[in-house]
Amino acid sequence: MSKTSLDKSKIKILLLEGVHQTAVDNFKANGYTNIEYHPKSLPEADLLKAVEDAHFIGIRSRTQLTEEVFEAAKKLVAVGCFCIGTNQVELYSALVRGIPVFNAPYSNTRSVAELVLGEMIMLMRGIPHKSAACHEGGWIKSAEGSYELRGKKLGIIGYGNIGSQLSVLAESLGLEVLYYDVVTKLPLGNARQLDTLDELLAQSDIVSLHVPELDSTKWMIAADELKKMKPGAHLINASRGSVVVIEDLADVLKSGHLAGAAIDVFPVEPRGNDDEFVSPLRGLQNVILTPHIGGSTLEAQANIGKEVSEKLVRYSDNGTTTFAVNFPEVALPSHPGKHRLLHIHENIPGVLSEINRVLSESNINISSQYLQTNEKVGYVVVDVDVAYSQQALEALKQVKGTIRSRVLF
Ligand SMILES: NC(=O)C1=CN([C@@H]2O[C@H](COP(=O)(O)OP(=O)(O)OC[C@H]3O[C@@H](n4cnc5c(N)ncnc54)[C@H](O)[C@@H]3O)[C@@H](O)[C@H]2O)C=CC1
Ligand SMILES: O=C(O)CCC(=O)C(=O)O
Repeated sequence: MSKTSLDKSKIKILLLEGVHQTAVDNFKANGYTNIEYHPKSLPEADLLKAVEDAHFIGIRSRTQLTEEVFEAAKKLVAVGCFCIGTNQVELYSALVRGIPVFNAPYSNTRSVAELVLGEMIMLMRGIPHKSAACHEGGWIKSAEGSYELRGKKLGIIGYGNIGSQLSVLAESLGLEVLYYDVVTKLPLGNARQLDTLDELLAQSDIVSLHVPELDSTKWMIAADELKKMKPGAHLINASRGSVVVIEDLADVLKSGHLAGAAIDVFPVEPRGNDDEFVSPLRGLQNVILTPHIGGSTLEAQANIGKEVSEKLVRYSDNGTTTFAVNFPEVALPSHPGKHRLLHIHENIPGVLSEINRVLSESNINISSQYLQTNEKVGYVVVDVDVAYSQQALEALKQVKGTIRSRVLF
């Protein structure tokens, strides 16, 4: 088992929002036993307290890691988002403090695509209100407003990992797939990319959203866009709650312009299972409401737990930052017989030469060196003889522009 300079049992890992047990098991198997585990997100004041002595934080989509949280988390080394979206993290605040943020870009994509597929069938058959009626003792045995998926047009907005998987699954059910993406994407099967969002809205029987939360996707589906959808069409949103103006959606559902919707994500979501869910969509019988569970299958959660904890352990043990979403990516080999210095600095001219100058002036022989930068931060990794690592660390800390540095044994 590799060693870190700080005794592993002293490295505090704060896991929130019921991150899967595979993560806990993996941390422990790698010697990280100091784990504070919470089944849901913490209220802001408790979060600020809990992060004070945390070295690693693991969250899902609910916990907001803001500038204030990073400011309070003085010992923080890295963040793991046990999900795809990283919009809940102020990535820039993390970057300028030299904190890489990792996520799991693939592990729950199939789960989301499958949920959407099921919802399409349910919506096209009017199941939400028929099921609700049966529960009340009613009996709506009618084909009115019920349709097969076969031959209908599915419009996918955002043809990334989830959108493109949904495309393949939908074609196998006989749907014609159209998609709109800001990037030109290779169509899978017979899917067709359209040039504009308006074309997609005007042509689709079902519109499904699969874009990330960005400034450009915030409220991208509002009253105007909803009115451009075909009368009697359905909307599915399992992306982010900020993509659809929910009050406008409620209006077009109440007016009957849209026949139904399935919504998994909301502008405001409860903090945990005990809190009340408040939404203008509550009570609308033609709407499937789900509590942000697109990616919540046991398979996906187990895989995510493993994937993200592995990324955090690798960074802690060996300095590798591959697949970090905000940070220069460096894939590092192991460093047997050497100590490894990690130096994160502002990306200003002259830092690398300064690092080499201070090391050479201290007569420290460099056995390997790695460098990667992004627009704001540089990441240098230097392997040195064991006897010199403390001296080298002290020398590196003096380099102008240093954000943080640490040594791995
Ligand atoms: N409901 C849930 O539980 C889950 C929700 N998600 C959400 O789904 C989102 C999408 O996931 P992936 O497919 O893995 O992401 P991805 O990054 O693979 O794909 C996103 C696609 O959207 C496109 N895009 C970006 N801005 C756009 C715009 N303005 N108009 C049209 N297309 C645009 C991108 O070019 C890209 O092709 C995630 O960012 C996350 O927010 C992800 C997993 C689970
Ligand atoms: O499972 C979660 O908490 C969030 C899933 C999600 O939205 C994501 O992966 O981006």
